[in-house]
Amino acid sequence: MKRARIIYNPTSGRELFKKELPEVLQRLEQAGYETSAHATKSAGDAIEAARAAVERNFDIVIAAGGDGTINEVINGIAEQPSRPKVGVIPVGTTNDFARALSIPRNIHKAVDIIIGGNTKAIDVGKVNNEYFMNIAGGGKLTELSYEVPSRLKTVLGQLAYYLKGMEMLPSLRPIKVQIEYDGKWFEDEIMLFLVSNTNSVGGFEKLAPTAALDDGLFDLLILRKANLAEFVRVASLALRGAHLEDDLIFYTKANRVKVHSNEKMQLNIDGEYGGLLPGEFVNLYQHIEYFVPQQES
Ligand SMILES: Nc1ncnc2c1ncn2[C@@H]1O[C@H](COP(=O)(O)OP(=O)(O)OP(=O)(O)O)[C@@H](O)[C@H]1O
Repeated sequence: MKRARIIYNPTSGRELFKKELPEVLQRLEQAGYETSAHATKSAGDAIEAARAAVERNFDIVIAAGGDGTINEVINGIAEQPSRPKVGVIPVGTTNDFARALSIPRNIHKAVDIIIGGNTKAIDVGKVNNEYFMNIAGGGKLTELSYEVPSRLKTVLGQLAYYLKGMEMLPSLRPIKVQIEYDGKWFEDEIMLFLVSNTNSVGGFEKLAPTAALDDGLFDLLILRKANLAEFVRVASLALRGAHLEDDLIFYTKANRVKVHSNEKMQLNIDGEYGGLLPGEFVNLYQHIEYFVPQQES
């Protein structure tokens, strides 16, 4: 019999998962998985739990939570030479990654996908010593995702970022960076850069419209130095996915990206604070296999 380990965040989203757990366990058992569950106790616990699940040779690991929980599970698994398949049950406030995989927010429909057994190998991003599934970046504006409280994100969605962004605009200033991407160079004053594996970030559904999850490449998106009016113009273009042609945008694909600056710049990794520059980003080609709906394969 195959073995499955569920790692769930009991505080995620509206805390609905716990109530469904007995039924989820029963359904996985019926589908042929001997299944056990671990409730995370604090930040970072899902990394340890995922690491332990790999050591204990579980065939699959199921992350139930929001993007934060999935990110931690991936950080526990990605560094291992032999990696279990990963199931995702999106019960968080932000579920950008599940959306990118077309996994529905309904708990039992997400379980159906795992039981269905269809998998797809997907790229994993690595920056310095951390892994990410969605996006990493730097610049004042990328701090938005942890400045916007998750309750506000749930209620207001895109608008929450917009309002917070407006509040931050006066404090935005360009930073001179040197970026090496696949042996080529970019040097300029920029407002922000994004290194993206998926196409949707914090309500901007079309930020990196051509990003593919399994091509071994990041989409590198840079916003050059901009004044307030230019900034507002590019932001409104970005909401429609029409920003790539703008002169203030630099957009390319790359497997490796190194970012350096003489000034201080914070990194943001999957929506959380990720230390300071320099950052060395590597795209790990089809590094983890996820359960996805049939049409996604
Ligand atoms: N028992 C716990 N108590 C408090 N925090 C926890 C616990 N377990 C995990 N966490 C932390 O909660 C963070 C957010 O979790 P997750 O992404 O699953 O939920 P969320 O509802 O989408 O939250 P948010 O949108 O605020 O990130 C995780 O990154 C993790 O570090």
